[in-house]
Amino acid sequence: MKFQSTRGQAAIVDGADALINGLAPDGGLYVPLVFPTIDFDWEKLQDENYLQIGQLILSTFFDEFSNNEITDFLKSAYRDFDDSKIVEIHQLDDKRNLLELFHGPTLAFKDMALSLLPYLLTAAVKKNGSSKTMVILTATSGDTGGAALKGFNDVPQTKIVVYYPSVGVSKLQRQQMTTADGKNTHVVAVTGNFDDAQKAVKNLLTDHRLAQKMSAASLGFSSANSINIGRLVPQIIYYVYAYAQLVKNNRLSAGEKLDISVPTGNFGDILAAYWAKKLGVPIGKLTVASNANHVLTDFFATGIYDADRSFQVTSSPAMDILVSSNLERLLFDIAGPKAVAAWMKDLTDKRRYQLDDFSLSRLQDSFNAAFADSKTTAQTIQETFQQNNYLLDPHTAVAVSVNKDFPSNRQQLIVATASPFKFAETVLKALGKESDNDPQMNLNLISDLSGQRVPLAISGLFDKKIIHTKKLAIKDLLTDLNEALGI
Ligand SMILES: N[C@@H](CCOP(=O)(O)O)C(=O)O
Repeated sequence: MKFQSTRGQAAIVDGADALINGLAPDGGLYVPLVFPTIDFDWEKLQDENYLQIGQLILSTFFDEFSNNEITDFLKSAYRDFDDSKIVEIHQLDDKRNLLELFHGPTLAFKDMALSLLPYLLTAAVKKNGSSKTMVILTATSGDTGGAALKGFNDVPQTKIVVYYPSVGVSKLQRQQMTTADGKNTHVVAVTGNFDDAQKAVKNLLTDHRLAQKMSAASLGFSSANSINIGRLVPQIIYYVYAYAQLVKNNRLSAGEKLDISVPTGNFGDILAAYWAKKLGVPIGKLTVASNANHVLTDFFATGIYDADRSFQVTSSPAMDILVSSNLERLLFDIAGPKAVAAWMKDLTDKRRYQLDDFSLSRLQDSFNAAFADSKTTAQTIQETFQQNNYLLDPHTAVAVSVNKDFPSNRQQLIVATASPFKFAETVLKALGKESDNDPQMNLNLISDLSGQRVPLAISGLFDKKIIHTKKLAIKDLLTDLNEALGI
């Protein structure tokens, strides 16, 4: 399959180059040149496992890899998941279904794609006959960092670089990142927020002089963020799998529409749901659930994207984002590259842009959007525990709360993006319980409350040695990177 840039000013590339580049040279994001469709046979798919559905989706988007290669990638990527089904669907009540995407090695949905991306990327490099070492740049507001460090841990011919905000991430997220012990890891806390870190990554990825220097040293950049097409495509798999499973469990009849609510930060996860719908999955409304950084809620209501506002540190840190990169892929779909390039220029120059009425009405046809602040999020955690005996993490709680704002007769799929163990202190507080100074004790408390064992993936995490202690201003990242790479 061929891929083009959302801004229309970069060469059309094949899948291998799209994976390797991460971001298109014009600053845009790669999207399929011709978007595929699949005539899904739900009678058949309901009996297929996650890997079989993964095979169907990956081979549709990345036809440069053979079926055998894709089978190997999938088997290797998901072999360490805690749950043999890889993802679980939990029925909260007769209408609401939670899609649990947190059974991977770092307990967040990011594992779904970041366990697979290293295989896709290294195979793409090999396909291109390159001997370069790939430097994977990653900005994180908490979850992507840990998952990227785990996925790329000691993967030959890669270096994984993670920038995270020094304030806001949970104790467990910080521990996952600062204890990463792969020889190819470079982790830096930045004195800035996620948006600053993401902007720095995009600037590095499109710095032509730096690219030349890198090339001379046999190095190349890519990214582990959802700006990379290799992050997005694997995220489509779980929406197709979820639909098939809901048919199997008689929650849906084949062809019946399913509404989906997604806790949203960088817009990658909900964009993957939108792409699943474009592919042919019978999806009704998509609900964009935000926290107090509700730039997207305002955007879907008014058509004005206004990032010129104060940044809030909330109880759902992975969603503390004001510039949602993947929205650009959705805008491309409704308005094309010229409009996208102009809107993105406005965003850079004025921190805001405004859609025309037609584009806005197209967005509103497919999407709902609302937000829940930290107080409402805590209430939702408490209510859901009392009424449904289910412990939500704060990100999923945002989506559960927002989902209630849009009553519908359809079955609801609410994406559960992280495990409550990952945000033990926030969850305990929401339940009116005191947390301990020892984070391990808090994991035990969550285990007692939920009746679930502490996931093996994090056992002993708080005994691990802290390796990465660097804290830098954004302006110093380039010098630091040059030093780290020896260029
Ligand atoms: N929510 C993210 C922010 C980065 O998003 P990504 O999906 O583009 O990697 C995080 O937890 O880091």
